[in-house]
Amino acid sequence: MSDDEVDHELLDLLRKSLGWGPKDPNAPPETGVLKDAEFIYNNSVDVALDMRHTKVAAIEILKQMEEQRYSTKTWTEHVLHPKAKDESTVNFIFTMDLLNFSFWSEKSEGERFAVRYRDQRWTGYWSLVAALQRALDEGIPITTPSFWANEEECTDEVLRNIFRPDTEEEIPLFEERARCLREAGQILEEEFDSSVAILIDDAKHSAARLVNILADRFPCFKDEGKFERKKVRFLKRAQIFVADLWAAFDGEGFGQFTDIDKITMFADYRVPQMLHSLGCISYCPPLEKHIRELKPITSGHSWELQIRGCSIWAVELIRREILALRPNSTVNAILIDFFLYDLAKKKESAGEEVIPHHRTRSIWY
Ligand SMILES: Nc1nc2c(c(CN[C@H]3C=C[C@H](O)[C@@H]3O)cn2[C@@H]2O[C@H](COP(=O)(O)O)[C@@H](O)[C@H]2O)c(=O)[nH]1
Repeated sequence: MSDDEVDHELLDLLRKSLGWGPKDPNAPPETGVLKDAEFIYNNSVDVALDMRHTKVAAIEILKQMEEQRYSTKTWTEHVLHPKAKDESTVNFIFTMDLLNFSFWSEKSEGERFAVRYRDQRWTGYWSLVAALQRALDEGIPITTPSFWANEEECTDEVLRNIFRPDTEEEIPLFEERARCLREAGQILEEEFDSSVAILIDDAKHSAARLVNILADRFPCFKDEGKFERKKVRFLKRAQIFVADLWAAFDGEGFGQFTDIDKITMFADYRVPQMLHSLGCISYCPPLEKHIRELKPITSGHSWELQIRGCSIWAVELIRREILALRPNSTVNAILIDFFLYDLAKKKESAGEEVIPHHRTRSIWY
């Protein structure tokens, strides 16, 4: 072997061990969300995490998840979630997670926006799922991307009928929802042959790559902010889209991802409320007062970014605690998050007293 070859080989070895040199184009990328959440946590002064409560919460969550045999299968067991393991469910989930935001209302339970479907009144996230199922029952192709881009067929009037309320209050941010659908329909038509399945195929079974494609190609999924002069990414609806696919398809077919554990908690307004009532996160007195007085927090405000970032980090710490207790556990941030959302809804319907959720009106969550 000549001196020259020895140098190249040595150099390559050194590069690889130091993580230098050309990135393998096929290696799954990173979304950056968890790193940004840690940065926010390390620089938050108005939101704090409590390690003792986080440990206790991890033990309790693990116990309840094991008792309930909580798994991806729980997703399909929800009465309104689609059951078919085919492209119709892919399209349903994409439509749902395009619009999965901002259902909260200041009106009473009886007056807030609600959808009547199968003789029940559905509110919050479930009002969206019910409206989509009702539209499909009525023969409206609301989960078909080419329909959204068709101005003659998908008019505001048709959309208002799809989201027609069982109360006086219309669905929050109706115009923004119509815009999200039409914009996504346009982009899918131009770049993915109007097919969500093609969009998913482009990610080559990488959850992180699919999240990044959504954030890069669809402005309405580009959920980020600026904290301490640094761009921070939350990508909540892009991430919950991947998580819903993974859960609905039980980790196979359209839901098969090699790096699913890179998906973080979804920084919405419901799970932070649950983390607070578990004592995992706490707010400085001015922020707590602001939240308890139901005052709005502007999208992008430092308080909002701290609540979202610290919540993502709190679930990461709960995940690490659970893994320390059960090294072989398949529990990840998605299942912990889904569990906490469902727990929040159980406590809400049981009328349990919890701190109000923060009031930020936006299309991001
Ligand atoms: N972090 C997180 N946020 C979630 C969900 C879900 C529903 N996921 C279903 C799928 C699997 C699970 O088992 C759930 O059954 C909705 N949301 C968000 O909450 C808000 C709606 O709240 P409310 O108005 O009270 O319904 C809104 O921002 C919505 O985007 C979740 O799982 N995690």
